[in-house]
Amino acid sequence: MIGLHTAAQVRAAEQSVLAGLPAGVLMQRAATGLATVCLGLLGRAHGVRVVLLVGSGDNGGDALFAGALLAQRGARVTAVLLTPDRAHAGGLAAFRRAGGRVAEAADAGLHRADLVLDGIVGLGSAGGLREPAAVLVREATAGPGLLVAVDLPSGVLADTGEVPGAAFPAQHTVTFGAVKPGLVVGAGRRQAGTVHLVDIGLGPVLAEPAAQQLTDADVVPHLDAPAPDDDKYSRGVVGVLAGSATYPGAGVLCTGAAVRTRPGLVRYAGTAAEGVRAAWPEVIVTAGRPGDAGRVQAWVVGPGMGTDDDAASVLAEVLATDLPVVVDADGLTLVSQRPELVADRTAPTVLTPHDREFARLFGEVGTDRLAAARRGAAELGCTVLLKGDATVVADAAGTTFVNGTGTPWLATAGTGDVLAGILGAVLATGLPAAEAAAVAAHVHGRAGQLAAEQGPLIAGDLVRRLPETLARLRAGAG
Ligand SMILES: NC(=O)C1=CN([C@@H]2O[C@H](COP(=O)(O)OP(=O)(O)OC[C@H]3O[C@@H](n4cnc5c(N)ncnc54)[C@H](O)[C@@H]3O)[C@@H](O)[C@H]2O)[C@@H](O)CC1
Ligand SMILES: Nc1ncnc2c1ncn2[C@@H]1O[C@H](COP(=O)(O)OP(=O)(O)O)[C@@H](O)[C@H]1O
Ligand SMILES: [K+]
Repeated sequence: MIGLHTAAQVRAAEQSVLAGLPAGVLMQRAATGLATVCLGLLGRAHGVRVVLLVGSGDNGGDALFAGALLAQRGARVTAVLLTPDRAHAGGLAAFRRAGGRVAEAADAGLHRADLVLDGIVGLGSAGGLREPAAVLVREATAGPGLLVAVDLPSGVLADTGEVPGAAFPAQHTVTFGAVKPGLVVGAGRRQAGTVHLVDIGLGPVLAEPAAQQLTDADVVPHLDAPAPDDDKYSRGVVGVLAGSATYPGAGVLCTGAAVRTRPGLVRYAGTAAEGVRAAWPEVIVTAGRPGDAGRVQAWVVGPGMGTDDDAASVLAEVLATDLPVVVDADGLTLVSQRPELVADRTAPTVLTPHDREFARLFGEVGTDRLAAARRGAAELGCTVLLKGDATVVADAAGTTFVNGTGTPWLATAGTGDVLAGILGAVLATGLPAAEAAAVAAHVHGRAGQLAAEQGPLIAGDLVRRLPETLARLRAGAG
């Protein structure tokens, strides 16, 4: 599990650790970690051209100390000081002692740098980048150098991933003490590149993370192989209410994902029965109502089912049960017309909107995706899985996950139906809803990555590659 900590949490931990340490120790740890990552990325230091963009705070101090370490290793390091009279004094002195050069932006050689270190602003960021920072970032971006951000790409807000204006488009971000949410969610994720976490010793005093990201190892225990005393019922039966006579595809994809995730037993009820039976003879199929399907431990309702009166009454029937329910797609459109169907429930409900569906339910998502998911969850007392390149899961108690797997190739019709099926299968095991949603998003993203290895993927590829995805996850954990 990767904990995601806010700027305030990191600063509080820093204060508490600093109280027992000589001044500057944390910055030295940060700078050493930063220089080490840079050396690893460059492969060598001698003769390498490095340009530091140095702001007026400690973020600039980190860059200067790291620049000094690189200069000691033979790199040719030049610092551009955005506000020369306010540059970190200790960092600047160390940098000069190590042979570093200070230059005006025009003379810094950004157009032929091998590496640009962005130490303009980190945790202290407020608003979009101001001039002259923004123009320097544009020059750095136009040049050939590897773009490495110090702690956070300048212009990205640490807690939300909002990018209110110009920002440094990092290829790598070396972050200190804890991963900040803004590096993995929203627009910030796209500015951060690969994130490297440097341990500066805050671990023991960090507060509970504001959000979490699952790793492969975290999901594997929930996808375990059957035990000798298991039978087809014991691992959770999932019921699927998806697709329609006109659009059987969503029913086939959603049911297939469920049966491929946990093949104990999957039941299907609905007007796509013909198509589902033909595609998945393993599934127990009825063309009738949910009540005709037999006992299940969790329902998935909505993909491709339509929004007519029949669909609305099917939705109302399952939401009236005391079973966990995943509501997706058309089901979400119907819930936006009758939110009390969810708000009045006591059993877990997971809503899985993309941005437009979210807007119909709760108003516009806005730029703070964590806050949006938490707001929706609190409003209806449910779990919200807000889809995106970094899917966010939040429940009414504020438990929040940010997904770290996936690929833009998933932006194709039907992949959401597959996610709903995976989620239903995981939810049927009895896992708490937010955790089940986070596990499902993680597996879905891994299936997407695997399928994308062989060119453009279509939703059916995710279902086909699920067994291999799960096998790889288990093997990796083993
Ligand atoms: N908190 C911690 O645990 C540690 C923090 N360290 C470093 O310290 C940084 C935080 O330092 P500070 O609190 O001094 O703050 P920063 O250095 O992040 O930023 C402060 C300066 O940036 C300028 N600024 C703010 N918004 C701007 C914008 N939109 N455009 C242009 N300039 C802007 C402000 O004028 C301010 O002087 C961290 O990001 C990290 O790099 C590390 O040295 C090690 C430990
Ligand atoms: N650019 C992207 N990068 C990564 N994942 C994406 C991207 N766009 C969409 N996805 C994922 O693809 C799925 C699309 O779901 P959805 O919009 O419901 O599609 P559909 O309704 O066609 O099944 C979601 O899991 C979403 O997170
Ligand atoms: K920075």
